Amino acid sequence: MSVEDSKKVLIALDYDDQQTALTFVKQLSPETCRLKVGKEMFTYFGPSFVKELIDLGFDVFLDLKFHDIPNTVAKAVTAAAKMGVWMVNVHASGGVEMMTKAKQALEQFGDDAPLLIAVTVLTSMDAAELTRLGVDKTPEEQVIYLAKLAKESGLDGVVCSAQEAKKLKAELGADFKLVTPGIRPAGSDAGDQKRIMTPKQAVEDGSDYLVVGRPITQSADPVATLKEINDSLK
Ligand SMILES: O=C(O)c1cc(=O)[nH]c(=O)n1[C@@H]1O[C@H](COP(=O)(O)O)[C@@H](O)[C@H]1O
Repeated sequence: MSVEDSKKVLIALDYDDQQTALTFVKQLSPETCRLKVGKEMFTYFGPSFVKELIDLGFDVFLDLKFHDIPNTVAKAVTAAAKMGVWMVNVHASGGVEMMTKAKQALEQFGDDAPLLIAVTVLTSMDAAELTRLGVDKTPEEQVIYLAKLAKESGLDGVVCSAQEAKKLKAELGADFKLVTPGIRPAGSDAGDQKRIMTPKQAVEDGSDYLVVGRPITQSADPVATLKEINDSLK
């Protein structure tokens, strides 16, 4: 039986200034959201920034999308687990052996192991971009194909767009977590995201976690925007 998690919003902290990020974070409550640290902030501010967020009581999704040989990725997710993060991700296209080794590396952490999630097809990509890469499938077909490999490899779920959520839940089961960026409240700017959906529709279609960045962080009132999104999910 899957237990539904009421804290669905993962805020993407994509700032180039640590103080601005921390001032924003200190207005938030760990009861109403989780935080995502990605390549920009991790490259600027490193593990000490992640630890500071954890010390403030937040669950942190370390979004570094590891994509390397199995041994290197296994060691990298081990380092993430030692940092105390709640979720970490790898690229599914790194392969079954890489994903399997990464999952095995986390076994030593028992119940404290972070959730291990595989990125399928980036939400900034559409059918034309996949074709340019030589992939002869629609985004939905490719997401489902990679998600099945991730499940076979023992991972806890995938990053996908909410547009694929309904089909993935039906094919892979309720317990396989769906983490969906490309979330855009009605009327907000899509930016570089191509496969987008509103927060409410995403959850209705089966998203377990919504990654939301600019619609919150660049809002005139980020805390109010987060509240609006959370209220829309009740
Ligand atoms: O793994 C991710 O979080 C991710 C995967 C993906 O397919 N698309 C995607 O946008 N992301 C991340 O989700 C966040 C989305 O931010 P916004 O577009 O500002 O809401 C960014 O930090 C991206 O790095």
